[in-house]
Amino acid sequence: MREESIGLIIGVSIGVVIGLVLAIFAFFCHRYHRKRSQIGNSSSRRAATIPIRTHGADSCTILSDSTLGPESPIKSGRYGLPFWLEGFKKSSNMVPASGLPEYAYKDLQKATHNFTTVIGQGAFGPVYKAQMCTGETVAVKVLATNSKQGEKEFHTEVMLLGRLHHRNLVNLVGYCAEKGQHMLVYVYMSNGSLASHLYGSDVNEALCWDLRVNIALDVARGLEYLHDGAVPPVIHRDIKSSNILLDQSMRARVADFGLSREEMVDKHAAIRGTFGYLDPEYISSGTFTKKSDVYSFGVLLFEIIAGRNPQQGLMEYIELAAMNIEGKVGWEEIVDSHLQGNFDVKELNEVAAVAYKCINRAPNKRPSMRDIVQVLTRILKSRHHGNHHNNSLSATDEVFIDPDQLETVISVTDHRREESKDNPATEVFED
Ligand SMILES: Nc1ncnc2c1ncn2[C@@H]1O[C@H](COP(=O)(O)OP(=O)(O)OP(=O)(O)O)[C@@H](O)[C@H]1O
Repeated sequence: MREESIGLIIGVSIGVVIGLVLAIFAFFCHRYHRKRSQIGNSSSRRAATIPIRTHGADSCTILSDSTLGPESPIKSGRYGLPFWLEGFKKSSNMVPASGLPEYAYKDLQKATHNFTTVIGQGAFGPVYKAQMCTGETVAVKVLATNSKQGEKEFHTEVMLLGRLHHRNLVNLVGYCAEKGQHMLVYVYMSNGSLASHLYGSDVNEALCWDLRVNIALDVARGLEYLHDGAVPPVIHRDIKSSNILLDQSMRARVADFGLSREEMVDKHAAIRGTFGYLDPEYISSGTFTKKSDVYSFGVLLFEIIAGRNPQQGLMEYIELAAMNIEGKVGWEEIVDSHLQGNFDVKELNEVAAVAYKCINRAPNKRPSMRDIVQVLTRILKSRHHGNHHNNSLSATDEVFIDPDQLETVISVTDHRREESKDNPATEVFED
């Protein structure tokens, strides 16, 4: 009997020990699996919250996404690229640093009909119109092969350009570095350069005054972004009417920003840029600053007003007019004859006054691009207010709405609509 109970105790003890070991084993197994699934979850969560950069590599890019224009690729696909570009990216050769797609030479060759679709020729080389098989159109700038720029410098430049995005810049959307060629792929601007519109022979096609002021503001905004929004800031160094391109709705964008200009250096004078637009202070000191861009912008404003090429006596024309108007305002005598007198005199004097400040010999007396944007915005706003009594609007009136403020305007209008529902006497648009 005693032996039996001893055997029972030993059996129970062994059973308890085995049970305990199994329980501990099961516990650790469970913990191990839980940990694994937690790791899995957290990594997929992380992947989901990492911002996808469609263009560029830093906060500047993310900031500027909100400023993308209608022609900018805004939808992102699998690789964070716009869907229409995905078919064209070189399969295994993405550049993580720039976030821009690298195109295969043969794809661009096909899209440009073997480089026969020239749309322009600049100091860097020819520009081609490229029809992608997705139906989209881009502009391909083939950099001159005699450029001293090496692979590393080219990729650095692409990386820097890929960070700059704004609705008033001709944004870079890709590149190609193959077969010893360097190419930059840009958003296509279907209405060509401002220069081609200013100097076209058809008077009926001449840019109207209102459009000229809108273009001036677009350019000012693009430059303001380069000077004050981009990190690090970018000085354009070659603002001129052939570097201002127009999209299908005649909105203007600044082109050719951020390119190293080794090819443009006049080895003897060591002066870069385009004569006629060059800041005299830069010519004498050799130092190019944001205010040198402001000077070139002032020349561009006068070019827009006068429809006269800065390389063909525009400055002399301005100085003569400025002498005549001392003590009184009146820039009418220099206005582009293509306008046939159709312009607002008050606006003309205001825009010319800004332009004259920009071309002041003393850089510190020139306004900043931010100041200029504010003045031009105010001029356009008062255009609208000046045309209407009591600041009220009729439903058929043309209204100037600053695109940056569109959302605010819409929400205010909605709010007023809500109010007018409650109080029928309050109309959103009054005659
Ligand atoms: N993105 C684009 N979309 C449409 N046309 C373009 C585009 N980029 C350039 N072009 C056309 O090609 C022409 C040449 O452009 P590019 O920027 O190479 O030289 P440029 O500005 O005329 O001269 P430079 O190189 O001396 O500044 C432009 O004037 C324009 O007509």
